[in-house]
Amino acid sequence: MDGFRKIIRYASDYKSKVYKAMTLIFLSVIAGIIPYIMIYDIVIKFVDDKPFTLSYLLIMAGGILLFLLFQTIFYLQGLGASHDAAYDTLMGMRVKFTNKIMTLSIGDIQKEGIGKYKKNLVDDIDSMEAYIAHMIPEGIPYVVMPLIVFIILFIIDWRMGLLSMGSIPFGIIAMTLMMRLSGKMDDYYKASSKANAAIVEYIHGMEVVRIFNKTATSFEKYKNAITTLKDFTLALYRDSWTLMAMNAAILPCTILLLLPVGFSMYIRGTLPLSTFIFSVLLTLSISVPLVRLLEYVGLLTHVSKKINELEKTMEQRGLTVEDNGQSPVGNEILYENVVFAYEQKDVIKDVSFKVEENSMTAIVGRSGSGKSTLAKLLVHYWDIGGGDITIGGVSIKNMTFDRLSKYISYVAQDTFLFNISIMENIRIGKPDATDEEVIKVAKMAGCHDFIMNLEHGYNTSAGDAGKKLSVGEKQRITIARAMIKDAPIIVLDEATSSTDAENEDKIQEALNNLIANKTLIIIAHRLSTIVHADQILVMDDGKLVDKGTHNELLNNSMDYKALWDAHMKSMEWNIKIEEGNYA
Ligand SMILES: Nc1ncnc2c1ncn2[C@@H]1O[C@H](COP(=O)(O)OP(=O)(O)OP(=O)(O)O)[C@@H](O)[C@H]1O
Repeated sequence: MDGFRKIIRYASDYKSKVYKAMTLIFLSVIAGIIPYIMIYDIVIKFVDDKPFTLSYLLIMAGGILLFLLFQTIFYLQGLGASHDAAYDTLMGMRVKFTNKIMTLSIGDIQKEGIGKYKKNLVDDIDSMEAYIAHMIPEGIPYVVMPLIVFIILFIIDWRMGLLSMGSIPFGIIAMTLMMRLSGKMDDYYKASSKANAAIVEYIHGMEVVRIFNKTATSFEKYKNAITTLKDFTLALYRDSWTLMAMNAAILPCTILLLLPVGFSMYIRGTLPLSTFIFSVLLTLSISVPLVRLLEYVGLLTHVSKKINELEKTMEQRGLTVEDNGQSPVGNEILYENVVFAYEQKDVIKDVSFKVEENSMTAIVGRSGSGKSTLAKLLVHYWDIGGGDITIGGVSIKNMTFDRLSKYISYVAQDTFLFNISIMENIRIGKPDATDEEVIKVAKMAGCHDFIMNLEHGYNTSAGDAGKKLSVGEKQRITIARAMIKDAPIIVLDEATSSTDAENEDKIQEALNNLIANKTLIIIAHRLSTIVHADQILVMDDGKLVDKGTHNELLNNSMDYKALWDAHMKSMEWNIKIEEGNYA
């Protein structure tokens, strides 16, 4: 019943549509009972040898047809309304779920795996459709209808009332036994989650799998997940289908006891024939609702599990956001004694520094020293473990993601283009931007020429274009996206992969246009790009070990000097490689 309560709660946002569907289905149920009562009237006239005219028969036949027609019309209308309510509910659930994901830390999402969220968002929510579209509007009348029939029968003759319930105990026993299979159902759901995660990982890692010719081993993991899912599914059905079949066969036999016992009562003269016939007819009318009800009870266990999975994600602790509406004054950034750990691993250790408005700050350090993490904390990817980060005097945890996002453009190392047109990919930065604005920034970011060379220009979908674009070109599109957003603070995670010299010049030119008059934090992998920075922060093992300008650090910081020397050496290597002189 817990799953049922939860579904009702989600659907209650669309109450009026659910009520409309329920009313229509209920009317269809009532319209479906009336023909049985009319048939009863005709039969009684025959049995009791009462006179009836041809016009009476025609009116009754017409009435029966009319009510059957009403039943069909109401049912179809009700079904339409219930699907309307169902798809609105599914959409509402997806919006709630997506909003929830937005509040989770990126770390939590990575830990759980994309497959899990995909399963929640697509499969689990999809499976609610059958339930909401059919169970809520139909299930409730299907409970009410047998109840009405039982009450009528009890009023006419309590013995008939009792006998009409003859098949129900069998149904209850079978359902109870099926409910006991919930342990097996848990195994099935766990296997299903794992299979989903394995599929996503397999397809996601396809490129690596192929490059390293790991098809066999990678496929093995995927195959095992699918085989386990198959085994658990079959085990579940093997145990439940006998019960399901028994139930489906016995429960609809509502006249199981009523017919033989009622007939013997009639023979012995303790039951009038009219009452007997009426009871049989009325009891037959509830067999369909009982079967449908049975289907829903079976489904309820499934949906209950799925909704619990969803609820687990919905109850996951999100990032701390206590918006106090305070607006930052200026764009000065302050890190004060910031501490952060991934799980148990301390990665940022008591780091404090200030970034002046409209200045350029570079973060340098060995690989794994915590540069990217330090920058990502500013965009609130994770909650910090201690200290505070403020923009213009306001703590980032006191700003909603929307508000925070208005202040910062984060240009990540990995370029991510959505599978929509290039135009829309750039427009993500400013959803109300005109085409002209998009084209203007694309020109500034050095994208216009190669975009125009694509088959459909700006309307080429990134999926199709993706195969034809170089890494550098994709990077410039993401720079254009950040440029059109025009946020006052830019966080730039410089790409480690070196592109060809021409592309690199173009990226540098695009970046220069992006960062003009902005507060810039750059995670630098190539030190030559940041020698003019207003301040350079040197990170080592999560600690801020030195800070200053390039010249200051060259003179005072051993760590920076070592990084600079290593950089110069790699530059020499690059020149040698370009000249073909490897010796
Ligand atoms: N999502 C994560 N979960 C757990 N540990 C992580 C995660 N991301 C990074 N780390 C660890 O945190 C430490 C700092 O990583 P970070 O990416 O911030 O370093 P970095 O200096 O930017 O490295 P690089 O120059 O190689 O990009 C590393 O030891 C890394 O292994």
